[in-house]
Amino acid sequence: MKTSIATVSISGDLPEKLSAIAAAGFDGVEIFENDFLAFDGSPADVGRMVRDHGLEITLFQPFRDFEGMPEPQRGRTFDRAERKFDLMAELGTDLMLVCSNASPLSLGGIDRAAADFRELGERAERRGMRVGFEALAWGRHVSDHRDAWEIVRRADQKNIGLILDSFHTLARRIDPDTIRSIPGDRIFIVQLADAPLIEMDLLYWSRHFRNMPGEGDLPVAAFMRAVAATGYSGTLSLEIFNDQFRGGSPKSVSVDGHRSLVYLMDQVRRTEPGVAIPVPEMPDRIEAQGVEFVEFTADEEESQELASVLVAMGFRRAGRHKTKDVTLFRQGDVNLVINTERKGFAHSSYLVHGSSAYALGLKVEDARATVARATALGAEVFHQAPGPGELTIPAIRGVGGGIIYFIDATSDLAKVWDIEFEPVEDETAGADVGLAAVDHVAQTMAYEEMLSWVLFYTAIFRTRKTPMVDIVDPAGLVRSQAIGNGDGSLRLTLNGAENRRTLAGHFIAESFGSGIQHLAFRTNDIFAAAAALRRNGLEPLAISRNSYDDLEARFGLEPELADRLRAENILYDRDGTAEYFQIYSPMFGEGFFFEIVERRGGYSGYGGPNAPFRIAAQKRRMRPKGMPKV
Ligand SMILES: O=C(O)c1ccc(O)c(O)c1
Ligand SMILES: [Mg+2]
Repeated sequence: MKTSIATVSISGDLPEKLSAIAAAGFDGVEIFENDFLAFDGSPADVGRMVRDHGLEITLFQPFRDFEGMPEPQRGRTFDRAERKFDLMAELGTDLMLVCSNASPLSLGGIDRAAADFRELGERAERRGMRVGFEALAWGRHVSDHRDAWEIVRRADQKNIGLILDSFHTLARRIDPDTIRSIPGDRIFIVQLADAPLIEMDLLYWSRHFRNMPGEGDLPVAAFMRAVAATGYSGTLSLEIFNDQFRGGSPKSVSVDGHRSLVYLMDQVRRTEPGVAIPVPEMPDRIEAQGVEFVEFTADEEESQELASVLVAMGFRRAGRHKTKDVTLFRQGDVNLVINTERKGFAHSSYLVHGSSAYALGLKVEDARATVARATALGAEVFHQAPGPGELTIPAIRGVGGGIIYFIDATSDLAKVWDIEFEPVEDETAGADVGLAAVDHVAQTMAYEEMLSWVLFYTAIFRTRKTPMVDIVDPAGLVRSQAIGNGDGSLRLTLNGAENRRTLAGHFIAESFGSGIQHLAFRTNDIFAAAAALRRNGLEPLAISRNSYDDLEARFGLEPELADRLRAENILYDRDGTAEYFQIYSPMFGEGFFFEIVERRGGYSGYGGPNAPFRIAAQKRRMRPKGMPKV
């Protein structure tokens, strides 16, 4: 399998694009004609530059409005094609894409189109060129790969083949299994793209909203399985028209693209037995079984503040690290660690981001296998030399440069708390609040980063993503998407801020990058939790009285329940008969906070409709400079 990406998929000028594409590990590039036209150099220069990057030109495209033209336009299309063959010879590529005719002048008729391709094939053969025909989803007469294939078949020229593009097939909801009957050696190249499901004009959707396989909602894996079943073994080329990618970082978009292809081929290898897929062996997607711990880095003063909030939330000091300034707080199955070391990665994180939840420990079946899969998918392994008596906990880098550690039950890792920590008796502990486990971890990032992290998590872990929802902050929109496993033991929410005036945007700006902005704990009795918080002296975030009137009206709440919610500042959501209760802590530092939730009847959301009430309440408490101390 050779990998390739079209130059249109990323930002920058041609040299920048080529460097990023080569660095991400691709074998080749599709030269999109506009990128070539905008470049001030000869075709031979471009060809040389591509090869100097260790890349090959997999395709030159697009050649438009070719088949089915009446005269005199028909004659001119052949002259045009000959000119492009000259250019391709200089570039050093032999494959050109003809996309189906969108011109109102074109006449249609499958034999007419086949005759045009027969003549083009004869010309291409004389020039040592090959031509592939792609059905654009909005082609005037040809908009389905089955028709494009029939035209190619009838043209009966060995230099004329088919080009498949997952977007055009899947956007029209054409069953990808119809590809299985096409001979693989008649497919000249396969272009891949995904897209979010949005109802809109096909052309506009294609030119602005495509994204990497796995980042959208189209069944690209089923498409690719069908392609693999034909015996096709040529290049897989990403062709992603996306407004955000055009303005984004060429490096990270290229890295995501390469990851998406490796992940896609890994899925195909597992689901299409008998088809040889040359993709590196790696463990299957990892079943994450929940959050084992969250680690904070903080200075002395802020660690005291954080500890007092934790104590008021019912945590007790359970352990002190044997050799480091690290304290373990525990309640139910929740382990929180505060690290105030003056060296090592925790301290570097502190220096860059300030006090923050910089590391996440996930429970998995096999920690080493998890790192192996993540590495095969291009994640960065994290390693810090262990101190005396410390375990080496397998880890990778995650959102905002933070760490994701992996703890499994089959090795010593499960005993990390006993091995690395001395137990302590905590006299200052308040009443237990009944927090049983981490419910979800919310990571805040710039909106442009969201697709990358969705792909990262879903490619490594056996998780699914929910549709993206909009959260309205008075200062702008925050997009939110959740990632979770089958039994709800792992739930991550990704929040993408579009500007810095939103609460999420403020958090990113003030903590110098993306990261964990809030942690939610699960309780089985929200009212008991509220009462215990009160006894411990923790005042929850005060929610506006108007919100309760709205909740009451929206759900037709019993006045008694509404009064209890109001009295305890508990927010409420309902989905069918499933219910959700939420209490928020005050904010800490530059916008970090805790949440306590109760899920009843299998509620699987995150109280999205309540987010504006929460944000408004938090913004009221924000001091003009910085945040209130708790
Ligand atoms: O949007 C287009 O015109 C266009 C051009 C060439 C392609 O390969 C394609 O998939 C779309
Ligand atoms: Mg295409």
